[in-house]
Amino acid sequence: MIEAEWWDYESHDEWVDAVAGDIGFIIESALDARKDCLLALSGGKTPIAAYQKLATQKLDWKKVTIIPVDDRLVKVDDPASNVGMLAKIFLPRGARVVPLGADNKDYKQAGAAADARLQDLPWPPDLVLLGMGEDGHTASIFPGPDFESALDAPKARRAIGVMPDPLPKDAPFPRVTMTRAAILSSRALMIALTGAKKRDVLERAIEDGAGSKLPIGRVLAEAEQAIDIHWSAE
Ligand SMILES: O=C(O)[C@H](O)[C@@H](O)[C@H](O)[C@H](O)COP(=O)(O)O
Repeated sequence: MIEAEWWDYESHDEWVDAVAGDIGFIIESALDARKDCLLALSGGKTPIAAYQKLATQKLDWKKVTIIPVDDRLVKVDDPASNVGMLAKIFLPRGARVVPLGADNKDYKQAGAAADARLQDLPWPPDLVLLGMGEDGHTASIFPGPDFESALDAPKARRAIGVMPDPLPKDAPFPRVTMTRAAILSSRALMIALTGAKKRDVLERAIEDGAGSKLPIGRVLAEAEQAIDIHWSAE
């Protein structure tokens, strides 16, 4: 059984405040306990407002390292780049933003390079914040030739390259993603999503548990930590 707690908000503003507030709290607790903090933050459009709000908080940002949970293999200045988005928001605050991917033609090689980069970071992350697509993908774990490898990579493997099949229409790129094992090694796991459709998809995936065919269900089915889901209708 997947143990997940839903936090519902009446407005998008409340959702933004809560998501930013919870991440801020995790950063403060990590800095108190360990003097540094590693966050793995999802890309896509949904969490951007929460990240912008978070960046206004007065924190010891120089001790915070941020990685994307996954990225599209595009140049960092491409609007589709997750690390580009994170860098724009958090670099000015003094945080260290570490890219996962690069504009590499060979996605498997890009995955190996991403893994090597993550092996150099103090592990595990204090937080992995996941998003979800309406098709039930999370991070860049998609149906396709690399689906099972992303889910069942050896525990030590932190990132791999993936070629979604079919390619998602809104961001049709090969990608690199944290593996399920790396996602689930996090001290805390949070999901931030909006909209009725995504809620239905996630509720069904949670109900189906290990039998779910959706990437989000397959990832969460193995989680041992508590999962906080922050949701608002818009
Ligand atoms: O790079 C990515 O594609 C993501 O990190 C991905 O897992 C994202 O969270 C969902 O696709 C939702 O994206 P939206 O928030 O844009 O709907």
